Amino acid sequence: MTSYKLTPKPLTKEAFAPFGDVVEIEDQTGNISQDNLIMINGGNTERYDSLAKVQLSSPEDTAVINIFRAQPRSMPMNIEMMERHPRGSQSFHPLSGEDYLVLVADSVEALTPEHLHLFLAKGTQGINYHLNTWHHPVLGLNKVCDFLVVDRKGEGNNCEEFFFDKALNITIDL
Ligand SMILES: NC(=O)N[C@@H](O)C(=O)O
Ligand code: NI
Repeated sequence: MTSYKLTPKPLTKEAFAPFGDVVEIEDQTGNISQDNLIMINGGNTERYDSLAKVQLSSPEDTAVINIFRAQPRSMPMNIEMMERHPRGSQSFHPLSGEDYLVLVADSVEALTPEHLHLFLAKGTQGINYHLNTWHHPVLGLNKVCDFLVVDRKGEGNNCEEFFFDKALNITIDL
Protein backbone atom coordinates (compact mmCIF):
# COMPACT_ATOMS: atom_id res chain seq x y z
CA MET A 1 0.00 0.00 0.00
CA THR A 2 1.47 3.36 -1.07
CA SER A 3 0.27 6.36 0.92
CA TYR A 4 -0.13 9.91 -0.34
CA LYS A 5 -1.10 12.78 1.99
CA LEU A 6 -2.57 15.85 0.32
CA THR A 7 -1.98 19.24 1.93
CA PRO A 8 -3.89 22.34 0.82
CA LYS A 9 -2.47 25.48 -0.77
CA PRO A 10 -4.21 28.87 -0.47
CA LEU A 11 -6.70 29.41 -3.32
CA THR A 12 -5.49 32.20 -5.60
CA LYS A 13 -6.51 33.18 -9.13
CA GLU A 14 -3.00 32.50 -10.40
CA ALA A 15 -2.60 29.07 -8.84
CA PHE A 16 -6.10 27.99 -9.90
CA ALA A 17 -5.87 29.38 -13.45
CA PRO A 18 -5.09 26.00 -15.13
CA PHE A 19 -8.32 24.59 -13.67
CA GLY A 20 -10.76 27.49 -13.67
CA ASP A 21 -11.60 30.83 -12.16
CA VAL A 22 -11.71 32.19 -8.62
CA VAL A 23 -14.81 34.36 -8.09
CA GLU A 24 -14.07 36.89 -5.35
CA ILE A 25 -13.88 40.60 -4.66
CA GLU A 26 -11.01 40.63 -2.17
CA ASP A 27 -8.21 38.09 -2.63
CA GLN A 28 -6.40 36.31 0.18
CA THR A 29 -3.86 39.15 0.44
CA GLY A 30 -6.66 41.68 0.93
CA ASN A 31 -6.23 43.15 -2.55
CA ILE A 32 -9.41 44.29 -4.36
CA SER A 33 -8.93 44.30 -8.11
CA GLN A 34 -10.67 47.17 -9.89
CA ASP A 35 -10.30 45.44 -13.28
CA ASN A 36 -13.91 44.20 -13.42
CA LEU A 37 -15.48 46.97 -11.32
CA ILE A 38 -18.41 48.87 -12.82
CA MET A 39 -20.37 51.37 -10.71
CA ILE A 40 -24.11 50.88 -11.30
CA ASN A 41 -27.46 51.92 -9.82
CA GLY A 42 -26.47 55.59 -9.65
CA GLY A 43 -23.35 54.82 -7.63
CA ASN A 44 -25.15 52.71 -5.04
CA THR A 45 -23.74 49.40 -6.22
CA GLU A 46 -20.38 48.01 -7.28
CA ARG A 47 -20.71 45.41 -10.06
CA TYR A 48 -17.70 43.10 -10.26
CA ASP A 49 -18.44 42.10 -13.77
CA SER A 50 -17.87 38.79 -15.62
CA LEU A 51 -15.52 37.24 -13.08
CA ALA A 52 -16.11 33.93 -14.82
CA LYS A 53 -18.11 32.61 -17.74
CA VAL A 54 -20.56 29.72 -17.90
CA GLN A 55 -19.32 27.27 -20.54
CA LEU A 56 -21.92 25.27 -22.45
CA SER A 57 -21.55 22.84 -25.36
CA SER A 58 -24.57 23.26 -27.61
CA PRO A 59 -27.27 25.83 -28.40
CA GLU A 60 -29.81 23.58 -26.63
CA ASP A 61 -27.86 23.64 -23.36
CA THR A 62 -29.02 25.86 -20.54
CA ALA A 63 -27.17 27.28 -17.56
CA VAL A 64 -29.00 26.43 -14.35
CA ILE A 65 -28.76 27.80 -10.82
CA ASN A 66 -28.83 25.22 -8.01
CA ILE A 67 -28.18 25.02 -4.29
CA PHE A 68 -26.09 22.13 -2.98
CA ARG A 69 -26.45 21.43 0.75
CA ALA A 70 -23.24 19.56 1.55
CA GLN A 71 -22.55 17.51 4.66
CA PRO A 72 -19.16 18.29 6.21
CA ARG A 73 -16.38 15.90 5.25
CA SER A 74 -14.70 14.22 8.20
CA MET A 75 -10.92 14.14 8.29
CA PRO A 76 -8.79 12.28 7.53
CA MET A 77 -10.62 11.58 4.31
CA ASN A 78 -9.76 9.03 1.65
CA ILE A 79 -9.85 10.19 -1.95
CA GLU A 80 -11.20 7.39 -4.11
CA MET A 81 -12.37 9.17 -7.24
CA MET A 82 -12.42 12.31 -9.33
CA GLU A 83 -14.97 13.52 -11.86
CA ARG A 84 -15.22 15.95 -14.76
CA HIS A 85 -17.98 17.53 -16.81
CA PRO A 86 -17.15 17.34 -20.52
CA ARG A 87 -20.11 19.43 -21.67
CA GLY A 88 -20.00 22.43 -19.36
CA SER A 89 -18.39 24.41 -16.58
CA GLN A 90 -19.50 24.14 -12.95
CA SER A 91 -19.19 26.86 -10.33
CA PHE A 92 -19.57 26.78 -6.56
CA HIS A 93 -20.27 29.84 -4.41
CA PRO A 94 -20.38 29.32 -0.62
CA LEU A 95 -23.51 30.62 1.09
CA SER A 96 -22.64 29.54 4.61
CA GLY A 97 -19.44 31.54 5.07
CA GLU A 98 -17.34 28.47 5.77
CA ASP A 99 -13.98 27.60 4.29
CA TYR A 100 -14.06 24.54 2.05
CA LEU A 101 -11.66 22.36 0.09
CA VAL A 102 -11.20 22.28 -3.67
CA LEU A 103 -9.43 19.25 -5.14
CA VAL A 104 -8.55 19.33 -8.85
CA ALA A 105 -6.22 17.39 -11.14
CA ASP A 106 -4.15 17.96 -14.24
CA SER A 107 -5.86 17.35 -17.56
CA VAL A 108 -4.64 13.80 -18.23
CA GLU A 109 -6.58 10.61 -18.92
CA ALA A 110 -4.94 8.33 -16.35
CA LEU A 111 -4.78 10.16 -13.04
CA THR A 112 -2.10 9.47 -10.45
CA PRO A 113 -1.76 11.14 -7.03
CA GLU A 114 0.97 13.37 -8.47
CA HIS A 115 -1.65 15.01 -10.71
CA LEU A 116 -3.74 16.16 -7.74
CA HIS A 117 -3.83 19.74 -6.42
CA LEU A 118 -5.64 20.62 -3.19
CA PHE A 119 -6.68 24.15 -2.33
CA LEU A 120 -8.22 25.66 0.80
CA ALA A 121 -10.93 28.14 -0.26
CA LYS A 122 -12.17 30.87 2.05
CA GLY A 123 -15.89 31.27 2.65
CA THR A 124 -15.74 34.44 0.53
CA GLN A 125 -14.27 32.72 -2.51
CA GLY A 126 -16.25 31.04 -5.26
CA ILE A 127 -14.74 28.81 -7.93
CA ASN A 128 -15.66 28.01 -11.51
CA TYR A 129 -14.34 24.68 -12.85
CA HIS A 130 -13.74 25.02 -16.55
CA LEU A 131 -15.31 22.48 -18.88
CA ASN A 132 -13.72 19.03 -18.45
CA THR A 133 -11.61 19.94 -15.42
CA TRP A 134 -11.03 17.00 -13.10
CA HIS A 135 -12.35 17.77 -9.61
CA HIS A 136 -13.60 15.99 -6.52
CA PRO A 137 -17.29 16.38 -5.60
CA VAL A 138 -17.90 19.23 -3.23
CA LEU A 139 -15.80 19.16 -0.06
CA GLY A 140 -17.57 21.08 2.68
CA LEU A 141 -15.94 21.47 6.09
CA ASN A 142 -16.95 22.05 9.72
CA LYS A 143 -20.77 22.12 9.31
CA VAL A 144 -23.54 21.56 6.79
CA CYS A 145 -22.77 24.12 4.07
CA ASP A 146 -24.92 25.50 1.27
CA PHE A 147 -23.35 26.36 -2.08
CA LEU A 148 -24.94 28.22 -4.95
CA VAL A 149 -23.97 26.13 -7.98
CA VAL A 150 -24.23 27.30 -11.57
CA ASP A 151 -23.72 24.58 -14.15
CA ARG A 152 -24.91 23.13 -17.46
CA LYS A 153 -28.16 21.26 -18.12
CA GLY A 154 -28.74 19.46 -21.38
CA GLU A 155 -28.65 16.25 -23.37
CA GLY A 156 -25.95 13.62 -23.05
CA ASN A 157 -23.77 12.47 -20.22
CA ASN A 158 -22.02 15.35 -18.50
CA CYS A 159 -20.20 13.47 -15.75
CA GLU A 160 -17.16 11.29 -16.31
CA GLU A 161 -15.62 9.57 -13.28
CA PHE A 162 -12.14 8.22 -12.58
CA PHE A 163 -11.53 5.76 -9.72
CA PHE A 164 -8.07 5.41 -8.25
CA ASP A 165 -6.53 1.99 -7.71
CA LYS A 166 -7.57 0.85 -4.23
CA ALA A 167 -3.93 0.10 -3.47
CA LEU A 168 -3.31 3.84 -3.47
CA ASN A 169 -4.03 5.35 -0.07
CA ILE A 170 -4.69 9.00 -0.91
CA THR A 171 -5.79 11.04 2.07
CA ILE A 172 -6.58 14.58 3.08
CA ASP A 173 -5.72 15.24 6.72
CA LEU A 174 -5.94 18.87 7.76
N1 LIG B 1 -23.04 15.52 -9.17
C1 LIG B 1 -23.09 16.82 -9.00
O1 LIG B 1 -23.96 17.51 -9.51
N2 LIG B 1 -22.11 17.37 -8.20
C2 LIG B 1 -20.75 17.24 -8.59
O2 LIG B 1 -20.64 17.58 -9.96
C3 LIG B 1 -19.85 18.10 -7.77
O3 LIG B 1 -18.84 18.63 -8.33
O4 LIG B 1 -20.12 18.22 -6.55
NI1 NI C 1 -18.84 18.37 -10.40
